[in-house]
Amino acid sequence: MELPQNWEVRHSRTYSKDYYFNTLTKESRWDPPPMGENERIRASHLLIKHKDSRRPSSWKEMLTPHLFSLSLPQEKILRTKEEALEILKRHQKRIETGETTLSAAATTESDCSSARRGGDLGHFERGQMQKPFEDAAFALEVGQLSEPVFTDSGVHLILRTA
Ligand SMILES: O=C(CCc1ccccc1)N[C@H](Cc1nc2ccccc2[nH]1)C(=O)O
Repeated sequence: MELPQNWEVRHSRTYSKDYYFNTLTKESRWDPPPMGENERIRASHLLIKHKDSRRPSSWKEMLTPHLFSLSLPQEKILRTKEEALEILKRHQKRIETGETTLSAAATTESDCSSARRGGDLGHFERGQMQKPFEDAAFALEVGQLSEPVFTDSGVHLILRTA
């Protein structure tokens, strides 16, 4: 029988019957754990960084100011967390009204390097992304857009795509 990650079958001599044991959580149970269908999902996101972000710089701050104005490319992102949230909420509204798509908005507006892929992060399992991002993404139905999500990287809009 196929079991989720970290689970194995063991034999109880006391009751002379098999049981299931999770080598990671040390949980044991008589009936087999369900094969979660949500163990691996795919999502895209739009990230707006702020001055307290873990890496407060992005491809965007280096290129855009230089291209459309005479200002020098600034190294560090200076906007506040509150300003980042306001910017993200404007994108959220435009995506929710159908004026744009997350992919189109992420391509020009996201401060994550995934912007060049329309914000696509590919498939991932639990344990790979920052926890607030993971919890929000795994709570979404396929095709659903998240509310603003805060991680150490900044403020995200997440679209679950698979
Ligand atoms: O870590 C990356 C790369 C993410 C990525 C994954 C898979 C394909 C392409 C990009 N970019 C960071 C910003 C960032 N922080 C995040 C936190 C959670 C999910 C996506 C994130 N993106 C940054 O650019 O500072």
